[in-house]
Amino acid sequence: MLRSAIQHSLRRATSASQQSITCRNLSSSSTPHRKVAVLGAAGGIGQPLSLLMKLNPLVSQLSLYDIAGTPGVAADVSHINTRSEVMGYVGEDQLAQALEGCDIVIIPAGVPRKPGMTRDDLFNINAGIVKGLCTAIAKYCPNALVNMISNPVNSTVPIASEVFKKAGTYDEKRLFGVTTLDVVRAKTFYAGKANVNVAEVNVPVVGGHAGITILPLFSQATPQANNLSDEVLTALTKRTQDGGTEVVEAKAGKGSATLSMAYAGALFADACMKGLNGVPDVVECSFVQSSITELPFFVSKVRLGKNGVEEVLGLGALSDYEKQGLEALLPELKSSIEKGIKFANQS
Ligand SMILES: NC(=O)C1=CN([C@@H]2O[C@H](COP(=O)(O)OP(=O)(O)OC[C@H]3O[C@@H](n4cnc5c(N)ncnc54)[C@H](O)[C@@H]3O)[C@@H](O)[C@H]2O)C=CC1
Ligand SMILES: O=C([O-])CC(=O)C(=O)O
Repeated sequence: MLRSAIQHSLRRATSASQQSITCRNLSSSSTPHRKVAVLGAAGGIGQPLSLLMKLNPLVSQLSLYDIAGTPGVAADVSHINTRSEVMGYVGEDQLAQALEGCDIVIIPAGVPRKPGMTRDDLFNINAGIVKGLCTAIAKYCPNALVNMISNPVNSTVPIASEVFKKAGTYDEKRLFGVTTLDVVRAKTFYAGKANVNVAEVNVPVVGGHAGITILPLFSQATPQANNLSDEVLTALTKRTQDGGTEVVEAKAGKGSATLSMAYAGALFADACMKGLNGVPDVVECSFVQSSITELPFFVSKVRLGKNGVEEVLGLGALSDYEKQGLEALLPELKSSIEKGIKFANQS
C-alpha cells in the first residue's frame, strides 16, 4: 500500500507518468543502463535522495558515497525491490569505484546553514569539499552530468567548472547547479495565492540560488492568475527568495531543507536522465554556463538532451518589477561567481 502510494506520487510528481509507466513495462535490457552516484549520500539530503533515486526506474546502478555512514544507508535502500543495484562506498579510498562509469553524479556533500547564516557563510568549508569531489569526477567519470546541490551554488558551480577546465575535461553542457527547489517553492506558493491546482502550475525561476539572486518570474506563471495584486506578487517573490531561510529558522539549528530538496534533486536528476535517453522537450531551470546575460553562469530554462544542455533558453518578457529584480541581482551573483573562480585557481 505504502509502496504503491510512494511510487504513484513519484510518477505524478515527475510529471511523466506516461514515460515512467512505459519504462516499467519495458524489460530492463531495453531501458538504457544508467549509473547514478550520490556524493554525500548519508546526509540529510543524501538519504531521502538515495531513496527517491532507488524508486526511479530509469536508474540501473545506484552508487552511494560519503565519508561515513554509507554502508548502512546502502544496505537499507538496497532491500527495496526496484530495478537498480545499490552499492555503498565510504571514504576517499573508495571514491574511484563509486564514480567509475557514472552517467550522473549528484553532489549534496557539505555543511548546511544554521539560523543567522547566509549560504555564502558555507563557502569556506564547502568550496574545498566540492573541489576535491570534482577533481575525482574529472579523473574517474569525466563524461558524467554533474548535478551540484552543495551551497553556495552560485560559487560551487564556478568552482567545478574551473576544476574541470584545469583537468581538461570541462564540457559546459554537463555541469548544472540544481535550483529546482526554487521552482518547487514558487509553484507551491503561487498555487496557494492564485487558488489554482498546484499540479498544473509552472513558474520559471531565474538568476541564481541565494536571496535576491533567486528571481521567480510570476508574470510567466501558468495558469496565469489575474487576481494577484502587486503586493501579493511582491510577497510571493520574497517568500520564494527566503524559502531556504524559512526552513533553516523552523529547523532551529538542525540544518536546512532536506526532504523538499531531495524531492527537487530527484526531479532534476530524472529530467537529466530523460534527456540522456532521448526524451524530447525536457525543460528545467538550472544554473548553467550562459550567455543570456553578461554573467558567465545564470539560471534560466534549459532544454536537456542526449549530451546534457541542448539549449539555454532566454528569459522571455519580464514585468517591470522583474526587470528591476534582474538588475538588482547581477552584482551579487557576479561577485559569488568570481569568488568561486578565484578560489579554484588559487588553491
Ligand atoms: N541547491 C539547493 O537548493 C540546496 C542545497 N543545499 C545544500 O546541500 C548541502 C548538504 O545539505 P544536508 O544534506 O542538509 O547536509 P548534511 O550535513 O546533513 O549532509 C552532508 C553530507 O555530506 C557528507 N560529506 C562531507 N564531506 C564530504 C566529502 N568530502 N565527500 C562526500 N561526502 C561528504 C557528510 O558526511 C554528510 O553526510 C549543504 O551545502 C546545503 O546548503 C540544501 C538545500 C537546498
Ligand atoms: O537555504 C539553505 O541553506 C538551503 C537551500 O539552499 C535552500 O533551502 O534553498
